[in-house]
Formats: sequence, structure tokens, C-alpha cells
Amino acid sequence: MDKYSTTAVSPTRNIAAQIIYEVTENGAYANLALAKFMGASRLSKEDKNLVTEMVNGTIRMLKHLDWVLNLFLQSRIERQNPWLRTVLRLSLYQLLFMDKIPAYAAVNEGVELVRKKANPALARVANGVLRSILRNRDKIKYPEDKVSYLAVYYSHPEWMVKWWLSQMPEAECIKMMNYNNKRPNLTLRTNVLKVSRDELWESLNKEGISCRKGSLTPWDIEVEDMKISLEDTESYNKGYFYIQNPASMLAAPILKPEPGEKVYDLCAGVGGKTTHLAEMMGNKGEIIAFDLYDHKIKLLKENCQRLGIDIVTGKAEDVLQIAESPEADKVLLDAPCSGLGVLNRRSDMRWKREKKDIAPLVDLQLKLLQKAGKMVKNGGFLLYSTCTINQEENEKVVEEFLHKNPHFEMVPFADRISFFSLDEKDLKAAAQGMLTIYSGKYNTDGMFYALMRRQDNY
Ligand SMILES: C[S@@+](CC[C@H](N)C(=O)[O-])C[C@H]1O[C@@H](n2cnc3c(N)ncnc32)[C@H](O)[C@@H]1O
Repeated sequence: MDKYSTTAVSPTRNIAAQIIYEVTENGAYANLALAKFMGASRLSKEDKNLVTEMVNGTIRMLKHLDWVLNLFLQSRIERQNPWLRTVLRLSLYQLLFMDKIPAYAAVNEGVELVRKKANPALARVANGVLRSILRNRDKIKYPEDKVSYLAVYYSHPEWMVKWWLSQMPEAECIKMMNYNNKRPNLTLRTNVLKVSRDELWESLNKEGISCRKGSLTPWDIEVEDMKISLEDTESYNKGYFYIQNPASMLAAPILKPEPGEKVYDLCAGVGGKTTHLAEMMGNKGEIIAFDLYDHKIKLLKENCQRLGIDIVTGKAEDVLQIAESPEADKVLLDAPCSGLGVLNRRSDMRWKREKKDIAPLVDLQLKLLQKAGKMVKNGGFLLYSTCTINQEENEKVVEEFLHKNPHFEMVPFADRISFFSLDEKDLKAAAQGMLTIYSGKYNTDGMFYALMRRQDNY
């Protein structure tokens, strides 16, 4: 503290400001920067949660915060000193979006942080701007044009909002953006090979994990609060659950593999959906799981071992390069995609994505789907899924595939997921074989599913 300051800066705000600086000024990834700084800090669990909330919240709401700051600054936020910019954003996030933080703490510590990181003259600017916003917060005006208003108010890139409005009602779009701005839910999938959901719920609660049984699927458990980390529980080590969003728990029941069948999971990652397929098969039959990366296949194998699954063979291979392979009863292609259905999971993702990223992804998805089609036996099923919510990567990819492959047909699957209470429109879509779950609509992540069957004698 210098001789003029009267306020100490708490370690939480200090660390939060440093992480935000790394992300917004130096292009670091928010999740990696958070992990790096938190790993090196001695903060309590509560303080770590607070830093995470301040960092992710500030980054998510960047467009909203900058809009408001620009109304009160003499020159635009982009032209300000980087530390002043960082701290103004962090302090304003607390003032506008964190009810539990007293305004004086957000302002005084913000001013002090600017004094420390920049200089006393800029600390006076921060003080003036933040107090002026506090006095005038009821008079803040947002853009009048609809797209700009939604983009600023809900803090998403304008191109995304424009795009979504062209394919969904405004209310759905707002619901989705609100969901993207919230901390992601933590849900677990019960491993029915080992326990029932009731047994898992009971043992987690005994172990200090406060949770409740979900209402979306037969397997989900929603974590509300934790006294210890999930990985330290006996339930985890005994393989009683897998951490997964309920929207992703629909892949296995839609593809509906039977015990004894041969299944390919072509983009398996660390095995989220692979392990659910194995559980549905009662750990009987054969699953071959591919992913481009060795480190993911290594984790997939560890996950299978923990969950007590031994029918999965993991292969680190490029699916597009696989030589002729025996055809399978069922094939899952959970394709690489833009991830616009899971924007809540990574606070900076919305700012890193660009519309021009989509075309090369569509190209890859089509190639992968074409390859996947060749690995399904006649009469077998092919499930295409993504965690994105735009038609280009979803319906249009499937339509193009069907156009080139008339021996495939869509398969209705509403009855396979009758436990999930879809609204009328989505029920109709599932009954035609394709379903987009918008993020937040059912309080889940966004996902897309299309189920097809190979019928050579069509
Ligand atoms: C959406 S993620 C899969 C998530 C996974 N199915 C789950 O449920 O956890 C897509 C995966 O495709 C993999 N991938 C991308 N291109 C690939 C290719 N040509 N061959 C095999 N895997 C690929 C990526 O490494 C990534 O793990």
C-alpha cells in the first residue's frame, strides 16, 4: 500500500484481475489461466469459487460491461490503459451482477488495484467512473436496434445473435443466452452397472455431496453443494458415476445398443458417451472407440476401468484414415463442432468463435459422416450428434448425407427417450428422426441428434 491508500486489496480481487488481464490482454484461455493461478494460490475453497465467479462472469459479460463503461468514460474502453480497463470491467461486474458484494468493497478495492497496477492518476479516473455509474445506474441506456440490444444486454457477439434469430423465436434465443451466462450445472450419470440412482444419491449425500435426483433422465443426479471434491469420494473411486450433462445422456438411449452387439464410437473423446453405451449394453458385446488424440484415448481407458467396463477397445486414430473395417450394428458419430450449445462451459469461447469457423467444420462433419455411413451394416443404425445448435452443422449436414446416400433413411426416436419431457415441437422433431435441444430450454446444454438406418434394398 502506498502512503495515500487506505484500502487493502483482497487476494481474491488481486488474483481475479490478474487472470482477466491474462485472458483479455494476452489471449490466454480462461479455463487454463484459472487452473494455473488457482493451482499456485493458497486460497480457501470459498475464495477459489469467488475468483472463478468473478473471472468467468466478467469475461462472459464483457460486451455488456464495455457498453456501460463507454457511456461513462471520456474515451473508449479499448483506448484506455490495459490495467485500468481490466479493473473497471471486474469492478463493474461486481456492481451490476454480484448481489452479495457490497458496492463500497467493489469500488474501493478496484480503485486501489488501479493505483497498484497502474498509477494514482488512473486510480482517480476509476474512482470517478465507478461512482458515477453507481449514481446513475437506473439511467443506463442500451442500444435501440433489436440485434444490437440483445447482443449488448445478454453479452454475445452480434453475428451469433443475428444468426440465431434467423432460426429460432426471440424468446428461445434470450433463454439460451441467459443460460450461457450462468455457471454451468454439475450433473452426474449413475453407472447402472454398479448401483441404482437411489443408492448413488444416498451414498453421495453421506459423503458430503449435497445432491438431488434429476427429473430429466433415469440416470441424472444434480449436485447442489460439495464439502469435498467429487474425485475424492468413494462413490467416484468405486465407479458409481460419470460427470455428464443430461442432454448428452440422450445419445445412448437414442442409438439403443443391445447386449452382444458390435458398436463403433467414432469421435469418442474421453468416453462420455462410449461408457454410457457400454452401460446400456450391460457390458456385453463390443465397442470400438476412436479418437484422434492419444491422451484422450488414455483417459477413455481409465474411465472404462474405473466404471468397470471391459468391452471397449480404445484406438487413437484418424477416423478418415481407417482402412476397411467390419461393419457394425450401431455407429455413433459425435462430431467435432463449433460447440455453440455449450458456451456456458467456457466463458471466453463466445469471443473466440467466428462465423468463418463454421464452413471448415461442416466440411469435416460431412467427410466424417460419409465415412461413418460405410461402417454401418445393412439394417444397422447411425447416430449423428453435435453439441451445437445451428442448422448448418446439424440438419443441413444430415440432409446432404441423405442426399448422397439414399440407402439411409431417418428413424423416429421420440419413443426411445419418452422419459425426457420434450415440448410438442421437439416431440414432433424427434418423431421425425432429428432433434435440436436448445441450451437452457430444458435447463440442459444444447445438443443435436439425428438417427438414421441403412436399408440397402430401399
Ligand atoms: C464432440 S467431441 C467428442 C465428445 C465425446 N463423444 C463425449 O461424449 O465425451 C469430438 C471428438 O472428435 C475428435 N476428433 C476430431 N476429428 C477426428 C478424426 N478425424 N478422427 C477421430 N476423432 C476425431 C476430437 O478429438 C474430439 O474428442
